[in-house]
Amino acid sequence: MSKINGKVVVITGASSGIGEATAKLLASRGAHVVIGARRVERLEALASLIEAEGGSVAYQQLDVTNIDQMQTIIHLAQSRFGRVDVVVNNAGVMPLSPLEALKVDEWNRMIDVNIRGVLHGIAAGLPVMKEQRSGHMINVASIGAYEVTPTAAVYCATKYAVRAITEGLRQEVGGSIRVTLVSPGVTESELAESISDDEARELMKSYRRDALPASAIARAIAYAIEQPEDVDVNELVIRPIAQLA
Ligand SMILES: NC(=O)c1ccc[n+]([C@@H]2O[C@H](COP(=O)([O-])OP(=O)(O)OC[C@H]3O[C@@H](n4cnc5c(N)ncnc54)[C@H](O)[C@@H]3O)[C@@H](O)[C@H]2O)c1
Repeated sequence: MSKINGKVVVITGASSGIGEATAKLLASRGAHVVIGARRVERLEALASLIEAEGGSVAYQQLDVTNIDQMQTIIHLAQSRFGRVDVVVNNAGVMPLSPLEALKVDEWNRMIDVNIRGVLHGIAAGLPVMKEQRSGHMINVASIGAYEVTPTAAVYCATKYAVRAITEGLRQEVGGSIRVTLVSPGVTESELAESISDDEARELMKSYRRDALPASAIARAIAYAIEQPEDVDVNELVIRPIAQLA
């Protein structure tokens, strides 16, 4: 039986893309998935689909920039399923643009969702994991956490930050709590649809020719969760061969 079976997994940004694919995959392997995102009608539809396939799911509207809402979804996982084994801090935004054209509200949104959102997931989930003396914090960064690409300076800065936060967390709690950084290359999702800048849109179109399916990132997340207790998967970088430098 899969080691994922019976685990209680909270997933942020689960209404589309990588989060949705992860929720479906983990539920199909017996996890209790607790899904959060802002678009509640999408969550409802995903929860119905998972239940129709015999999966176990709870959902709640969630804006990761709001620490209270993050705490509420952690409490939902505890009250419905008794514990929190894994938190997948996945929600992210990517309004790409050259720095001089990037708007103040766009960089603020990236900092709020991509950095503060992950910090809120840690702040809400870590005390529960510490009390349980076990848990697994999985933060979704990007290959942009390792290299900066044109029009993506602030997006990459937020992902470098997620990488630093994840590494710091591992130094502080690793050993009792597992900590994994998952860094996808360009992946098929709705993320690119938020790009209004022409230059960034053209660049993204060229990258997307080699895009990974969201299910590939979901499998990487499942791989990290299902490792035996004595195997830590610290960092996973997932990119198609065509995206290798
Ligand atoms: N698609 C890619 O090419 C790619 C590559 C590397 C990393 N990533 C990262 O993967 C993660 C998932 O992105 P995706 O590709 O599935 O894109 P996506 O747009 O399909 O999914 C992002 C999800 O986050 C949600 N979200 C945004 N702001 C939120 C908020 N304030 N509160 C709660 N949820 C919020 C969105 O509604 C959506 O469900 C992101 O962190 C992204 O940066 C994506």
